[in-house]
Amino acid sequence: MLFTKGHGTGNDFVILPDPDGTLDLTASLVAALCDRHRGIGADGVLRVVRSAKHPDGASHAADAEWFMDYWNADGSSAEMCGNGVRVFTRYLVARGLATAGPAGLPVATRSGVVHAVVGDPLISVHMSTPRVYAASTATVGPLTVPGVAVDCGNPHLVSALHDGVDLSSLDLTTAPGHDGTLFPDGVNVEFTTPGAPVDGADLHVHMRVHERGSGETLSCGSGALAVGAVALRDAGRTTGVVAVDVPGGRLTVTAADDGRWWLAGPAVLVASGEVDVAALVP
Ligand SMILES: N[C@@H](CCC[C@H](N)C(=O)O)C(=O)O
Repeated sequence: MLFTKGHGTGNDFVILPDPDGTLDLTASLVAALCDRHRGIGADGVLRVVRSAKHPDGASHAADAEWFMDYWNADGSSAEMCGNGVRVFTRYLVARGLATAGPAGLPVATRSGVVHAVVGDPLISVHMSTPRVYAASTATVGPLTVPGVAVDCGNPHLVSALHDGVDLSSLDLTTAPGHDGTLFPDGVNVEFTTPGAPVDGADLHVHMRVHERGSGETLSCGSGALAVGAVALRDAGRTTGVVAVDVPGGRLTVTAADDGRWWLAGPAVLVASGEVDVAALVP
């Protein structure tokens, strides 16, 4: 099975070319590929399939030729992956499967079509508008931290740490506690602290994330979008630029004057090869 490995600010993916949707991709195969000791190792899998050839993409086939079939490392699938869209787009362009124009390259996902504008090293994605909708809490160790639910196509819980709590002190080796009624399908949990002013941004936030289905990752694009939306709301703003620093680097969230929300960051392809599926431990 051919694969490419790529990442966006350290959120890494195994990319599987499957234009005609013939691959028998199962949850156990995804988990085996993502295994960091016995497989290739990744936070998730991006299957590159024509929208018309995938049941979840077919309704978007007229608007986007390619569907990002995203899977978490545990073999569950998710609606959206902001870093994944950028890495997926980098792959499409690098392999000559699509051409990036100024209007952006449409990519179908389980939560609709997004558009990616390709630069080097950054790729910017016009994301769906994040919806900040309910107060909640996240529990990590002895701490219960107030937070807010944000729908970015996939579910997020953004929790700002109290003054004096060090972001690096959190143990995110297990999933933070959360309200299972508010998040019946699980949730990605972001913890934040404010950052010092940085050039080119109106606001600056540090973030760590525990992702549903993948554990703590070095970055989460949709999580950064959620964090950016909450930061702007808390600052009383409807537009602006938020620099979101994650352990793997910097993402930029922009709420533009025309009402569009953008996520920008690097996207890198690092290796390609062939995996011996029979050698993977299911
Ligand atoms: N890392 C991604 C989000 C991937 C999906 C998430 N784990 C979920 O289950 O919703 C990103 O960059 O957005």
